[in-house]
Amino acid sequence: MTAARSLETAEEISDIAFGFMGSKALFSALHVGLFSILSDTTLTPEEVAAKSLLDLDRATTLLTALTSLGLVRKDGAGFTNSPAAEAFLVKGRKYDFGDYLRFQIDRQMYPFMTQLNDALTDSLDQDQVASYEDWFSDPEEARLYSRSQHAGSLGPGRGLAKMVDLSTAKTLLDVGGGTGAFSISLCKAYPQLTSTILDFPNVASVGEEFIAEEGLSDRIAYRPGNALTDPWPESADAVLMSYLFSGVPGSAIPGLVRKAGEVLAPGGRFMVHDFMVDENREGPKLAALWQLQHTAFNPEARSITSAYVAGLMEAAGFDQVRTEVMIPGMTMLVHGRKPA
Ligand SMILES: Nc1ncnc2c1ncn2[C@@H]1O[C@H](CSCC[C@H]([NH3+])C(=O)O)[C@@H](O)[C@H]1O
Repeated sequence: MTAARSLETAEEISDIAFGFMGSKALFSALHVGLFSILSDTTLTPEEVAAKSLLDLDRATTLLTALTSLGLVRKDGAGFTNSPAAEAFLVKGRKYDFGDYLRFQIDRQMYPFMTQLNDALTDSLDQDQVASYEDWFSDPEEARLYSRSQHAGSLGPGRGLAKMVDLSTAKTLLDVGGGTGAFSISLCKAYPQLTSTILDFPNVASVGEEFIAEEGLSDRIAYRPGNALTDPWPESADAVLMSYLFSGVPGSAIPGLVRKAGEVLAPGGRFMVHDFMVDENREGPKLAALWQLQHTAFNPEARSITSAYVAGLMEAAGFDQVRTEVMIPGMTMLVHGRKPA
């Protein structure tokens, strides 16, 4: 369990209050390709200006801000990447997550936070996004979000394949399956498995491209629609809900758990993966903040704990209910079995 720190000083409050400036310095640097320009080299502000869209003053100001944050480091008269920036923010590096930060976090999540005050007080304007369905009625938004999410979920999908034994399952129902990253990883790990993904139409059309690229179009199919209102397939040997609970009204979560129990075949596995905070409500910090982030565009979202999800599963008749860490400090997996 996380034990949260209790702050003592004004400086510690300032670190939080002005943290958004640091976030934006990082995103803007990615936007102008700065970490790729500095990759494996040391450049003066003049040289950075010559290789980027920045003029000398703006290059100097941005480099100074990034150096103060530790993203860039001073080397004589020049600037170079910190080891972390070199490994994770340079285009083409194996663990580069710059595009995820640029597109999903800067372009989509950051502006959503500006509507958090209204979301918390239940006073969002009609034209503000208040659900995934609203948001993804715009095909470009659905594409932008889903492509980043896909990249982020392939790894956890491979992890899930090792955490839950699906070797006897023939059919998976992936509710809110997005562009199919989890279905793809699970189908690759379990050759007998086929999957049906329930998600909105504008997400399905992006996912179909990814699934075709993986050569899995004969094993993974969409049923486009709203999982809360449209019909589900009648049966499945396994049901997955990954990041679905954070995207629906909290009041819908118990019904989703019961519905998984209804469609699952006896002996079938139910897996829930999401941002979950500890029972003591002290963290982890990123899980708690991601839940708050979801509230900004889904004001009826609920801050859930793994014990809450496990309790719902047990109440719906599941046994062998287990809780495991999926992405440390951020997400948990709760899974159970419908009794055989
Ligand atoms: N009511 C709903 N019906 C169907 N899909 C939904 C609903 N609410 C949210 N979603 C989808 O839930 C997904 C959350 S993103 C997670 C995608 C995927 N399960 C993964 O873990 O990578 C998005 O693709 C949303 O479109």
